[in-house]
Amino acid sequence: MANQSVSKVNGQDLPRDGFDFDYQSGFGNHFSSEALPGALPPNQNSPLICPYGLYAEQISGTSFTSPRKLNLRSWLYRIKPSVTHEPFKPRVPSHGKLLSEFNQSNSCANPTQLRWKPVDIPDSPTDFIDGLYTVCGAGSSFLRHGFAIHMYTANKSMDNCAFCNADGDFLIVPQQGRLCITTECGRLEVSPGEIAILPQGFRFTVSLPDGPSRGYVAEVFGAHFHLPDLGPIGANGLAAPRDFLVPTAWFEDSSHPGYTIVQKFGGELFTARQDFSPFNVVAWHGNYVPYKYDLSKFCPYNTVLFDHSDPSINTVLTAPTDTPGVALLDFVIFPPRWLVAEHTFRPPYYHRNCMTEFMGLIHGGYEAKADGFVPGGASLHSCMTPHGPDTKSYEATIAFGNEAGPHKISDTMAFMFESCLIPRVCWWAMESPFVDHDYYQCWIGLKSHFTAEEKDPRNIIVQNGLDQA
Ligand SMILES: O=C(O)Cc1cc(O)ccc1O
Ligand SMILES: [Fe+2]
Repeated sequence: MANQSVSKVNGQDLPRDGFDFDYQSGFGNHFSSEALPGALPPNQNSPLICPYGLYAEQISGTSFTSPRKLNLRSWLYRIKPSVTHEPFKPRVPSHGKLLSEFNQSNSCANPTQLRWKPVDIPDSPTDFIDGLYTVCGAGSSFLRHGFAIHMYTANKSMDNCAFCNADGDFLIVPQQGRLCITTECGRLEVSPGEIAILPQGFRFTVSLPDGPSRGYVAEVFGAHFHLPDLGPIGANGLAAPRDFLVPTAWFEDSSHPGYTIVQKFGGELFTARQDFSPFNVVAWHGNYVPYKYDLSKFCPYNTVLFDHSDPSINTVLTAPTDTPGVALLDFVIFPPRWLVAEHTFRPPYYHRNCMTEFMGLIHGGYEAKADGFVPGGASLHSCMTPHGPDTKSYEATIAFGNEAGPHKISDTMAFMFESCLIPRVCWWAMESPFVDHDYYQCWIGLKSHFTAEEKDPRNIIVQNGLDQA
């Protein structure tokens, strides 16, 4: 590992070329990890005196009485308990662009197709917290039901401070620049093409070993992410449990005067001072954990004869509602894959969906949009808002013809956050200079090829030419 440092976390150098963090693998396991041998108390969670004189502390992600199969909690053995801080105060300056409740006073309803160009990386020093802003969302963190979609641009590591989100779980999708995320359970290196899940309540700090960073964040209130059921696919396929990576215990014991915990609570930021690092957990065990996943490990399934499968076939993780099959938020990807369908319009079909679709692009292009949807950009097609391939993609597909052989879509990684709730869009997202006001134009050129004569419709299109109205 090369060790040319470009950035620091809590005064320590970060390597440019990759970290040698250790991980544990699995999804939903009961994990355990010790940074010092024997630091985990044997046989019990809360001994009178813990090994090494540590404090025992529980963090729960579900109510104590949640059914066992849903129950999430971990035990952290730490040098000082997390309560050891001064009172929370509203953060000054306040942030102002984070929401966890959506209503007429702070956001708008808008059924039109919306698209944003990639937001520029700021010129002024901006860390992950200051660079995070909400785009849209629905429901309320106070009522424990809803979601928010945020994006971030940053150019600076968080310094002597940690973030804690009391509102919900973060699913972070870096698009540019690696993130080194130090959590209470240990450290995660997350590159573009990987995702990280930071469950509600965990303290973490984000360092940027590559400098400029941009990405997307989905936040869910009152639910956690699960692997989707596989139904008739069988016991294997899509995201495999063993490819989810959980940190191993890592701690620092140095004093950190003026260390700040920044707590997001009801969408507002509060700060509390303490004189030590919150990353002081020497050992932990449990099933409530931060984790990461490399999207290139996803094993896609799809049609092998005809027709276009619904995008749910590419679900990586799902945060459920109480209604079976109805997601509060699905995380779906469109990875590189072979297209083999016969006599089929292979790109996504034209559609109106009762669910809402927010899309982002990590790299490459997206099969339904020849122009305008670029890495770092985003689109929002709300409940029942019609959308589908742009005119160029439609015409190129028809021109390609019926006999198209197997074709591989490569160099691409698009994704979708799909929710059953209808989002309101933040004012600043609507007024952003990065809104693509011409988005609707990409469909305006779609022509009628209708003819009342009884003929093979494909011949009509091909013989009459695509440019005939
Ligand atoms: O709208 C989109 O581009 C996402 C999408 C992709 C697809 O293959 C089928 C349906 C769908 O909504
Ligand atoms: Fe769609």
